[in-house]
Amino acid sequence: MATVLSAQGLSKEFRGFRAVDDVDLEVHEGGVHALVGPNGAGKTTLFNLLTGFLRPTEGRITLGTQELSGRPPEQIARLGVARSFQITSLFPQLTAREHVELALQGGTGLGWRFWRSEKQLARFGDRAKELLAQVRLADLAETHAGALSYGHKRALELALALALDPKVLLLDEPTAGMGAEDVDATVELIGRVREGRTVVLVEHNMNVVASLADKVTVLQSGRVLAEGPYAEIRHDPRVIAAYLGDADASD
Ligand SMILES: Nc1ncnc2c1ncn2[C@@H]1O[C@H](COP(=O)(O)OP(=O)(O)OP(=O)(O)O)[C@@H](O)[C@H]1O
Repeated sequence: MATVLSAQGLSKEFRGFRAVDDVDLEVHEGGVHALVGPNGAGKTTLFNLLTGFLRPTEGRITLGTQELSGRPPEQIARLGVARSFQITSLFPQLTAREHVELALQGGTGLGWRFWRSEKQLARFGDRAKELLAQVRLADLAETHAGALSYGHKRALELALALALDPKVLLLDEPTAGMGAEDVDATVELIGRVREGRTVVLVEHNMNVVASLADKVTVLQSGRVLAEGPYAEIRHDPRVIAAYLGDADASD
């Protein structure tokens, strides 16, 4: 299987502390790749390195033949590696449709320009509707983001990331804070939007990992502890030991 996104010898130090320590990663094209590990393992730091929100202390990140390390997040997004937005970046007074239209016209979703006229935005209307339908928000297109439920806000974030039509979609704990019903809906949603693209997700919920991931990388203390299909790594004694005493293991 072809590798689309990769990291070699990737490290990130915070004042001498190695949060990510010499990590090699190969993300296969068209797959769902989960990053898991106990609390403090370095998952979020690795995620932030891959999307340019942090600069590596050492190592390289490549997308196909393109070097990503050292580039700013908006450039990385434009090259095809997009992350789902955080709820905090939604604007309560804008509708779901307006959010998606702005993300479409921004190209990167990061450099949103509010001075564009209604008319200019309207040309993105059809595509915005399609994207909202993909994340099952068609009926809530005209609802203000502030009035959406938590699960619907997360679905809107996903639509904003999809607006960039990324080659690689990165999802940071897509089911965090959700009840069982929303978790099931989110798994179904990710299963659908993964078609034709590659997904990397940080996820604590092992049922979600089991349902979605083709490949799992287990991190511990910033290093890769184990890697492989979920069915294999779940029986790996090193992985079981790493999770012992960690509340997330019982998810
Ligand atoms: N900006 C920072 N400055 C200093 N230390 C940091 C910083 N960011 C993360 N760390 C440390 O790096 C380590 C890895 O953190 P990280 O958030 O990447 O882990 P994680 O696997 O995502 O954990 P969790 O599952 O709890 O979210 C932790 O010990 C954390 O305290």
